[in-house]
Amino acid sequence: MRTIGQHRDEVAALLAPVLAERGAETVALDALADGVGTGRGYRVLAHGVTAPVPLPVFDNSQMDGFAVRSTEAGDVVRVVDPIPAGAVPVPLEPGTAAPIMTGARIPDGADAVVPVEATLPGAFPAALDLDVLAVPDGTTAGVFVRRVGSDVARGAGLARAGDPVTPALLGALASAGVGAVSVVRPVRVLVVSTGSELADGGARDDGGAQDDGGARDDGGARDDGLDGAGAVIRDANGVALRAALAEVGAEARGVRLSDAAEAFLPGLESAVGGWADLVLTTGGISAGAYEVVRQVLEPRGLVVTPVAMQPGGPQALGRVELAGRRVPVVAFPGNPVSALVSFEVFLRPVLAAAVGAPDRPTAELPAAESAESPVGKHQVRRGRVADGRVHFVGGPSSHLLGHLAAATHLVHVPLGTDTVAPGDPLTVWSLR
Ligand SMILES: Nc1nc2c(c(=O)[nH]1)N[C@H]1C(S)=C(S)[C@@H](COP(=O)(O)OP(=O)(O)OC[C@H]3O[C@@H](n4cnc5c(N)ncnc54)[C@H](O)[C@@H]3O)O[C@H]1N2
Ligand code: MOO
Repeated sequence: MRTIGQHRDEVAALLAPVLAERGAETVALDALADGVGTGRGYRVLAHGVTAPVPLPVFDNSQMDGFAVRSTEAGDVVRVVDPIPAGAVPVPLEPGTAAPIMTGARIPDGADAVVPVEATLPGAFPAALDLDVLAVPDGTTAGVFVRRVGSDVARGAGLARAGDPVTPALLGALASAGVGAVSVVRPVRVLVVSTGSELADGGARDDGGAQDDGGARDDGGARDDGLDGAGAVIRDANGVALRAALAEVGAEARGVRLSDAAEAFLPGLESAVGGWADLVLTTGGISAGAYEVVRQVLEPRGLVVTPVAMQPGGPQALGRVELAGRRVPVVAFPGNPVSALVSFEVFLRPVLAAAVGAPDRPTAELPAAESAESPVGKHQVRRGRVADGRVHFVGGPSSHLLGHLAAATHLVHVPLGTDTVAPGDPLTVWSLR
């Protein structure tokens, strides 16, 4: 059986070509800042950007104070008209000082700023009434002046291709007057929830693709079995994985397909079309009689490759012949915790790296309590960290989605460990 590292490497290798070939699109800074269609704003530049202007664009004052000539340190000079921010000042004549506000352009002739605190009365607007200013001894050229280009020189690289679009970069681009940038197109992922037990997608036996409708909210008595009287369940994986994908800047669509094998391929191919870079399925890959993903996609290129991990043991991947092309498919098990843990372990690291998003913060902390783990598998438990120790949240079973929702960390119990004792060091990944 594969290790998690081997499977993660295979997932990375499977995705590498589509991640590399996504192409670029030009997006306005405002759209990137607002995050419309960009997940949490995680995008990377397709091309480097050089500064069309220097930053700062002109010499300006770092302080509210007086623009002076440093050669006149020790002199008493006449105070002239003030320079507010946004005004182009007249040159500063010898023997004068001009009140100047933070960010205002330094007048030609001036080369230093005396902070208003160094004057009497020590603050504006009262200091506007000064007729003369004693330029302090020791005022040197450049003091409290923010020099043109001292942040970024004209023509210097602001960012390189592949750099993540961060708030600071957007701010720097805006400062330089760059209104739009060329960014790598988000990866497009079709999330396929499979199973005839899924409401609005599988309860019917027609197997057709369904729009991702989500839960109904009529709140009243129902005849669809969703109150527990029947055998259908709601699709947790579709919405959870789409949200997880959005967190790493991927564009996701959801579709639900039943276990009816003859309808699965047409439904899948019509949803894939020319759109999907990656198909991510859940369910239908283990040992049952109606494993539709396995039955339909194995002959077309999917490879079932169990991994020594719990939850998330059943796994499959491959380049699959779909809609006239070979599309990367990653297949996760259907149990909701298995699906989300699989995402965290196998897919998130690859997609996060592709958009410059950070990995989950990792720490090694002592266990607060004991636990058991299958010795031949890497177990991923759910937990919370309190007082610097790891507390397990719920048991190891892969249907405990409410417990995962309540957890703040994934807790790793490595291969070869059958017992965790209080105090044993455990690696945790922070989910929030
Ligand atoms: N005889 C064996 N049975 C099972 C094995 C095994 O090795 N031998 N492995 C078990 C493990 S571990 C897992 S995990 C599951 C994986 O099964 P599948 O990937 O084929 O998934 P399904 O059977 O379709 O579903 C499993 C479970 O998850 C629920 N489910 C599926 N999709 C969704 C969804 N979109 N939202 C919410 N819940 C979903 C489904 O109803 C099942 O309860 O197999 C074990 N069996
Ligand atoms: O591997 Mo399954 O994902 O434990 O429940």
